[in-house]
Amino acid sequence: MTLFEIIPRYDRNQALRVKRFLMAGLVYAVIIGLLALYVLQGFMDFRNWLLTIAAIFAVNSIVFLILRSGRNERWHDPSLTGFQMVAACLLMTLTLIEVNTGRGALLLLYVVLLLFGVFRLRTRQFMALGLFALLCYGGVIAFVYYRHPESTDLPVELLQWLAFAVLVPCGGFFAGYVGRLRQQMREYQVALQQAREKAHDLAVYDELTGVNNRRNILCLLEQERVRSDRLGLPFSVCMLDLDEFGRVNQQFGYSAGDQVLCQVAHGLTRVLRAVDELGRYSGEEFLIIMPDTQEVAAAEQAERLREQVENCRFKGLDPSLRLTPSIGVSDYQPGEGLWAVIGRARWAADKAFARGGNQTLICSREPPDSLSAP
Ligand SMILES: Nc1nc2c(ncn2[C@@H]2O[C@H](COP(=O)(O)OP(=O)(O)OP(=O)(O)O)[C@@H](O)[C@H]2O)c(=O)[nH]1
Repeated sequence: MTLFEIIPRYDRNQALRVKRFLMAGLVYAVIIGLLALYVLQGFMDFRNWLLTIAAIFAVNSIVFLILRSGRNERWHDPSLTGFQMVAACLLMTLTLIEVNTGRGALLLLYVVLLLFGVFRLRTRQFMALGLFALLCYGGVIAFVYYRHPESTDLPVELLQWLAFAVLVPCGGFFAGYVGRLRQQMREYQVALQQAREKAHDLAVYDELTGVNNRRNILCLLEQERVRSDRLGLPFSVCMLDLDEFGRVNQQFGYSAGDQVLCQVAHGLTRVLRAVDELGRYSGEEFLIIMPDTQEVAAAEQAERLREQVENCRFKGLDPSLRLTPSIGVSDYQPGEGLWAVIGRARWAADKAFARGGNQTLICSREPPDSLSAP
């Protein structure tokens, strides 16, 4: 990001602040054009017009340099709203002092300034700015009356001041209303973000165990399959089925069964490598993806998983409670479908259970005839 890039590209907040600053710059340009008409009409001195432009340019250059240097981010008001508004108010006051005729029309410039305030300031800040503007305009009247009492229509000036004074509390009311809307929008945004995150978690994670749900583990498996086909890297899957899990529910209750599933899932996560993925495939079946791993290495890793479940002591539950898993391992054969590799792993897990459970079996590359999509 260079200083000469007008709007920063990589920081949305700073970009927004600079855009607002540029919008204010546009309003200044219109005001300078308007004052040029005053000069043409002889209501303002040409030299004073140039001085006004120089002052506007100087103040805004400082604001721009602060915004682009990023110093503003360390300040309490990073948008520099207060500073810009007070500066604008002072610039308008100086301009009004230098205008000989038609000052009343230029009073609208304060109104434009306050309009900006309606969207940016809280009621109290807005009222403070309004009072400051009133004080400035009061100062203008006092100054021009002191300098040219004969050409100053004091009652008219005071009436204009009064009309302006009525506007300030009205603006304060609107500023408060807009402020509340802004606050509401911020709250809605936070709630929406939280709801999005919750929806994402529900779509991706299993609510009970917190590991990937069936849909997501299948999605990750598909990604791994595509990666493997492209790069020619192997990967394996393990199907881990808890032996006779139904008995846990029957003996200790469904809620204890839930806790067991959670603790098993957390135990498995501790043993797995960071690159492996664990998902709850169905009630008491877990599917594990092991990237860059052939089936022999996968079976060794599956044994560690088996030992982890076998040695698991379930916190807060009956100390006699033990569980064992039957694990089927299979590696992906290039070009085959997902269900083929899952089917082989599942077949091996069933076979392991049929042989007494608590063991790991690899399914040979020749799929048994009975395999079908799970
Ligand atoms: N507590 C609890 N139990 C579940 C949940 N999902 C499935 N189960 C139970 O898991 C058991 C699965 O039964 P089966 O598929 O016959 O498996 P099993 O009893 O472990 O028998 P094998 O797998 O053949 O050893 C059933 O009793 C289900 O009620 C769950 O979310 N919480």
